[in-house]
Formats: sequence, C-alpha cells, structure tokens
Amino acid sequence: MSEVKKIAVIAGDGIGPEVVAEAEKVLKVTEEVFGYKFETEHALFGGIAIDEKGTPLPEETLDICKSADAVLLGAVGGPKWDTNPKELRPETGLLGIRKALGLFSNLRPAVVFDCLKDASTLKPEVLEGTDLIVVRELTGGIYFGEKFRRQSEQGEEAVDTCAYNVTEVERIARQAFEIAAKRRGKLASVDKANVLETSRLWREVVIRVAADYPNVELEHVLVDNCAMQLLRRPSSFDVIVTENMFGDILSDEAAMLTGSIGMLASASLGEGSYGLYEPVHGSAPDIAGQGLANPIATILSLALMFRLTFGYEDAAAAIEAAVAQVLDAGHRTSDIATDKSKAISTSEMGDLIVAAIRK
Ligand SMILES: NC(=O)c1ccc[n+]([C@@H]2O[C@H](COP(=O)([O-])OP(=O)(O)OC[C@H]3O[C@@H](n4cnc5c(N)ncnc54)[C@H](O)[C@@H]3O)[C@@H](O)[C@H]2O)c1
Ligand SMILES: CC(C)[C@H](C(=O)O)[C@@H](O)C(=O)O
Ligand SMILES: [Mg+2]
Repeated sequence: MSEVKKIAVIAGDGIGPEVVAEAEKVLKVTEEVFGYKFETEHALFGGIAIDEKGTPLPEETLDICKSADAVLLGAVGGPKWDTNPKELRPETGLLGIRKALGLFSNLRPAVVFDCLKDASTLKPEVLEGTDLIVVRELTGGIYFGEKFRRQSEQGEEAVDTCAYNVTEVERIARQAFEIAAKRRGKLASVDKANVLETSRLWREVVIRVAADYPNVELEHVLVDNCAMQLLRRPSSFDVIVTENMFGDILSDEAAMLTGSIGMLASASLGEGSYGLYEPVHGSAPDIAGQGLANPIATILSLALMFRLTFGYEDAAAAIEAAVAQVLDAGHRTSDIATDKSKAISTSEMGDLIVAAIRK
C-alpha cells in the first residue's frame, strides 16, 4: 500500500474552480487505477479569499499548503478586485505564496501535440519537433523589488526596482542546467545584458555555472531576439532560463506554439521535491462560468506533480498519454477547435481524459 500524499487544493477565481474540478476527477481515477492514495484539503486563496477572509492569502491557507506534500492551484484574479489597494489584490497573494513557500523555480513546458498544429498560428513545418521548457526565476527581479510613488518635477512618478543577487541567479541557473543535461543538452539563457545591470550579473553567473556542465551547450539570447526566435525557430530551443518578468512574457508566447494558453502546465519548485502546480493561464474572466475553459493545462500540471514531487512516473505518463489520445481522437475545447461548433465543454474534456486513463 502506498503512503497517503497530502495535496492542498486551491481553486481560486474565474475559471480556476472549473479547471481544478477536472484535475480532481483525474486525481481520483489515478487512485483507482494505480492504487495511489491522496488526501486533499481545499483552501481559500485570491479574490474569493479577499471576499470571505479580507486577505488574498489567509494564514490558514498558507498553513494548509505548508503541511501538504504539494499544492494544486487553479488561477486567481479578476476585474472585481482590479482596483483594490495593493495588499488586497489577488496577484499580491500569488506573489506572497510563491515567496512564502520558497518556490524560486517555475517550469513551463511547451510541447506541441502533432494533431494540434492546426490550432497554432504558426505553420506546421515551423512547429515540427517543438518541445521546449521555460525555466522562469519566480521569486526575484522586478516583481519583488521596492515599488513606490514619488513627486517629480513633472508630477507623480512611479518606481519599480529590479534586483538580483548571485545566489538567486546561481540556484535557478543550476536547476536549468540540470534539466537541460537530462533533455537535449541545450540551454538558452535569456537576458537583456546590453542594457540592464541585473542581466549583466545574470550572464556572468550563468557563464560561471556553465563550467560545471560541459555537456550542455549554452547560448545567450537577448530577450527581444528570443521573443522573435520563438516564432521563427521554436524547435531549436530545448531549455530557456530567464528572469521573472521575461519568463512570464515568453511563456505566454510559448503557449501559442502549443495552440492555446489553455494547454500550458507549470510546476513551481524550491530546493526539494515540494511543489506548487498550476496552469500558466489566469482566471480568464471573459469565459468564466460558461464551461468553455480548457482544463488540459491544469490536468497536465497534475501530471507534473506526480512526476516531480511524488515520483509517480507511471501515473504522470498515463495522464499525458490520455490527453494525447483524446486530442488525437479529435476532441477539442473551443480554444483549440478549428470548428467551434463541434467544441466540447470543460467537463466533457475532463471526462474523456478520465475515461482514457481508465482504459
Ligand atoms: N497564476 C494565476 O493565477 C494567473 C495567471 C495569469 C493571470 N492571472 C490573472 O487572471 C486575470 C485575467 O488575466 P488575463 O486575461 O490577462 O489572462 P488569462 O490567462 O486569464 O486570459 C487570457 C486569454 O486566454 C484565455 N484563456 C485563459 N485560460 C484559458 C483556458 N484554460 N481555456 C481557454 N481559454 C483560456 C482567456 O479567455 C483570455 O481570452 C487577471 O486578474 C490576472 O492577473 C492569474
Ligand atoms: C498574475 C500574475 C501575477 C502572474 C505572474 O506574472 O507571475 C501570472 O501572469 C503568471 O504567469 O503566473
Ligand atoms: Mg503570466
């Protein structure tokens, strides 16, 4: 009998609860099929926590996350809280939970499923063989630097500061090299070293760490060029490592290689095996509550949890194979459907994936 793994489940706002509900169905079926045992505990987070508890990240939620083996998160945010003061914004909770749990490394794999090439805006021959992973630094940089307003001669002025220290760069670089060494051995370090001091330090540290990984081929790519090359030669990238904000932007761009942001999973990790798993997309207020959301990114995030935190490779592979099988059979949510009239709902997609795992 396998030991019981505790998973904190945070549905969040908008389409968060819809996609998380499908991932929970998948969680259940893996218990049945593989005999693993999970205990889930639901926690309030984001906008819903602001409404019910007066804060986006209640202490109790943090405690539930800390006492769990892993966290499954939907998405947070929405127009209802957009004009709240900073400490009452769902996004502040998101940054807070990442920092509090020490999750400095955010892995965002973009894999192009052959049968979805028609859903991408790129030509199939450009996409051929695309299988990359963005390793995004998650607890430093401009997101966490000092922010303030001040008066200038031209009126009110806003300041965001971007800071990185050697330790922060080194630990993410090391993780990226380790990942690249286990994949195709290619690492693109993305920065803006022609302008930014933080990027110059970033590049120096990455070059130093590279000495320990002689079998990984390292290239430095400026972020503007990278944004372009991702569309021009996506299949030539293997692992991309970059700082917090560049990684946020480039991973949404990478999502479109796969056909939709609804396809991109992510894992946020620290030094150990503990992790928070969430789709790359947000709460999508424009489609919330209509059964239109693609749950695949969240379901694939669960597969990442099985692989990276629990070491349940059989269940992870089964989930990924089930997703591929359902897509190969032509089933599409509307974000990836060429014929929208034939699109299926969020829960229909979840049910099909569950059925494919059960087979
Ligand atoms: N990790 C998170 O919780 C997270 C991530 C990104 C954005 N957000 C928040 O979400 C809110 C909305 O942000 P946004 O609109 O810029 O980004 P978004 O990712 O929520 O939506 C962007 C577009 O992609 C579509 N989309 C997103 N997920 C989808 C899915 N699973 N299936 C089908 N279509 C999908 C949406 O309908 C929308 O058109 C904001 O409050 C933002 O701060 C939260
Ligand atoms: C909502 C926002 C704070 C968040 C980020 O920028 O990290 C999101 O865009 C993401 O990609 O997870
Ligand atoms: Mg983002």
